[in-house]
Amino acid sequence: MTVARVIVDVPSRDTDRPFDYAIPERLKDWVEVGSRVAVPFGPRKLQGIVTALAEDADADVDLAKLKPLEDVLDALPPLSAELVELGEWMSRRWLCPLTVALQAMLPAALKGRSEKYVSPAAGVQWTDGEIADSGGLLLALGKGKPLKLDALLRQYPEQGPTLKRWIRQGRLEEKQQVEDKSAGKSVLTVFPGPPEKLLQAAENMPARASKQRELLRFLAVRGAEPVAVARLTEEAAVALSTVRALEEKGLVEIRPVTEDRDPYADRDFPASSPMTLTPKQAAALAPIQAAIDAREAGAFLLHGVTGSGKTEVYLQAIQRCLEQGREAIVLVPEISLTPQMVERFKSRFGSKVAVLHSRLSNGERYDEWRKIREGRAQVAVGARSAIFAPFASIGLIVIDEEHETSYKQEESPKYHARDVSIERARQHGAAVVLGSATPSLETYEAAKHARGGRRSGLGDIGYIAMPERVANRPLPGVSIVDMREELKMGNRAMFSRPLADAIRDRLEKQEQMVLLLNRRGYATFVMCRSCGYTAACPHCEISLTYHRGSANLRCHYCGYSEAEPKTCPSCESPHIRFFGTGTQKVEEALAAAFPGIRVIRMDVDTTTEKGSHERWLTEFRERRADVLLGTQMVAKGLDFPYVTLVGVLAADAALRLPDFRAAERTFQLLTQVAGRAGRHELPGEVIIQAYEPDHEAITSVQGHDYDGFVERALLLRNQLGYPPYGRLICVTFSHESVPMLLSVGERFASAARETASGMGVGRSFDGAGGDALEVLGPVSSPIARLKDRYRFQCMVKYRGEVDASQVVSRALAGMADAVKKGGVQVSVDVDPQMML
Ligand SMILES: Nc1ncnc2c1ncn2[C@@H]1O[C@H](COP(=O)(O)OP(=O)(O)OP(=O)(O)O)[C@@H](O)[C@H]1O
Ligand SMILES: [Zn+2]
Repeated sequence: MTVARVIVDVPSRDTDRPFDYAIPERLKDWVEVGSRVAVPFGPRKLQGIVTALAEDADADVDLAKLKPLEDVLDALPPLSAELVELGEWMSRRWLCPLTVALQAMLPAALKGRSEKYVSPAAGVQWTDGEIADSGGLLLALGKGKPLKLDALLRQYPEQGPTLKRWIRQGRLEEKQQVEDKSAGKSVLTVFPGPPEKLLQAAENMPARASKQRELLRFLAVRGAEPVAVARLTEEAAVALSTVRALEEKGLVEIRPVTEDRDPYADRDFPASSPMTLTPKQAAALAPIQAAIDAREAGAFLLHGVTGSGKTEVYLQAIQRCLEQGREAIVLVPEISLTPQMVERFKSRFGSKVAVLHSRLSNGERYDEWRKIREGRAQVAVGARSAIFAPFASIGLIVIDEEHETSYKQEESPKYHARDVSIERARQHGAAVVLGSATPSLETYEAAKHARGGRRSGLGDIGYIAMPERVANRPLPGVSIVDMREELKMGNRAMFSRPLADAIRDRLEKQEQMVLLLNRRGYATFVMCRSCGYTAACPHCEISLTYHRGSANLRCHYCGYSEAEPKTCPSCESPHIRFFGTGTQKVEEALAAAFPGIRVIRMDVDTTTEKGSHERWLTEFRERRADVLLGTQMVAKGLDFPYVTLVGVLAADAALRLPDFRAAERTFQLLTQVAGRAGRHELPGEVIIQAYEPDHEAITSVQGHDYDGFVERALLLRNQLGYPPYGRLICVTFSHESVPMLLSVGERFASAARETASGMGVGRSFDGAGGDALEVLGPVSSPIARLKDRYRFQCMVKYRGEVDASQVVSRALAGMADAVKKGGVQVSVDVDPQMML
């Protein structure tokens, strides 16, 4: 085994293949599939991931010509062979370079600079034989201070295997010092020498140094474990100068380290024990537990209405999985990953839980990730990328609110965590539970209509229903208000009379409300009454949104902003007006209409600060506000006992967007937000204001009629050949010049059509079934210009067994040179979720 195949971390298609390197003698015990390595690459030094070892490499490599690996960057490889294989699958599935897929699995901290140290683990006893056999290594380490791993390897090359074994056994501790940009995480730490040495030094301390002697004894009893200076001075009740004095005598070492940061360290999680399940919950749990017991890969849709108690089913399924010594991953939409959600898992499984989400600093994320990698955590709760949690033996993967669009990553690799979960489960023989009150049409169809022969992409999925809330609590009553009628009756206000009455009623009763308007800012567009000028972003084809607080106009796509105009920038008329309502304006209108009302506004603008999202929710839970007003952020997962009213303003705002999922999204959002009302003893009520009150996506919410809505929507999708019946790949080209885009787009479209017909695939989508592929476009993208680049797209639409990815990559490969020379950016989105 002398050759390692390495994927270097350069996200380009030219370097998207493994490069061979010789493994030098000193590193040969350390290189594994999944190891992160440093390699020479031309004049540069790059990071890479080992994807295969010599026996898999080409037999004809000229060993003498190979450059050697420079270093192995971690003692414990950050990826496993299984994850490398998963990366290869992702790169085929979503047409991205392999390195992009692999890098998506690594915590951000590992992408920066890091140095690794080893030291003896606390409390480990070494035998004389081991000390002698270690050829000086243990003596060097015995000084108590962590040593750099690569320095050790250079100094004691023949000790490689032993070193590795001890690290794996946990007898030596690997500490990674990771560059962490988040301030204040680096902690001054005392590294005491071996206890015997400290005790001996204490004996020899002169009498006047009694403080130092006490501290030495304290440290000797405390053990070899490093301790933060601040904590030590407090525990031992000594001054910093005393610790420094020991440092000067070489008895302890003091240096800053990036500490193991536990983001939930200051929180107490009261232990919770399993609840007695309702009969419906028990019936739902049974097949999931049976699948876990069987250790065969399988997926379930857990279709449970809002408040049906899905979380308790997840918790007890996880428990079963842990009892078998296997691990579990729970995915939750980023925004619902609130302390309340975390608490449910931490309370049940305590320190077995690692939490991964984007509001953690890089260092915190890295520490949580390491708990998983080193086997100190068995449950990973996190947002999308937690699907890559480096567990060795997964028994269960739960995806809560599986219909959420945030499970699809919008930048490369454009993967969907749901598909990844099914692939990972296949490799581990694990069960997958997709939970939702409003499952995506794709999942629902795969679950209810899995027919032989037709690939759904998700395979066959078992269907489990929980159609009722726990404790026979009713779903809330939903009424729909036709805003056109309100206008006819002379009500020009933002709140219809029924909604205004209901708000007053709740204020009187001191109950709480959730108000949803899925548009942030104050006014959504700015127009001049005199000349018709509208304010648009100079870099994007997007109108600017007025933000009152900062008195500026902003582009929600690129962040461009300009000062609020007092007169029309085009004709200087003073009749410049702000139209369209955003959450800021609602906040203002509430204050005007209901004096004294306490409102919390929660949207992207009020939650940028770390922890602010949690603070708002705590404040609301403690009933320090009457209304939680916000964008879709307020619609999901929240469980507040005093919320008895949910109001939706402009329910149909997103219905007419040029996206075939617009109705599905609207229905899901409305059903989810309606589900926030009346979840406990107090009954709930929902009032939906709309200009198109007869649209199915709205009327179906009233009847809590998921099945009806979906059956009709599926019929339509089938007619149009859209997912889940047909599938899509969206290829977007962007460039400063439109003619260039048109010609590149045309070229792609015809190349793709030719390739497909060369593969014997027909174009016709008529009739039922059969393989077909058509290329639509090039057409201007729904957002025609973004950040100064025009955008054109081609939509590849196909069904059946067509290998459309092949079609696209071959067509693109044929024109790679032209694209590169012209400076055209190409982005490929397989199974796009966002059509905008
Ligand atoms: N077996 C049970 N006995 C008593 N209460 C329960 C039981 N199971 C769940 N609950 C309670 O019912 C409420 C709703 O449960 P949960 O939040 O899990 O619903 P959900 O199905 O996840 O809803 P949503 O989809 O709206 O998030 C919670 O307050 C939970 O504590
Ligand atoms: Zn812009």
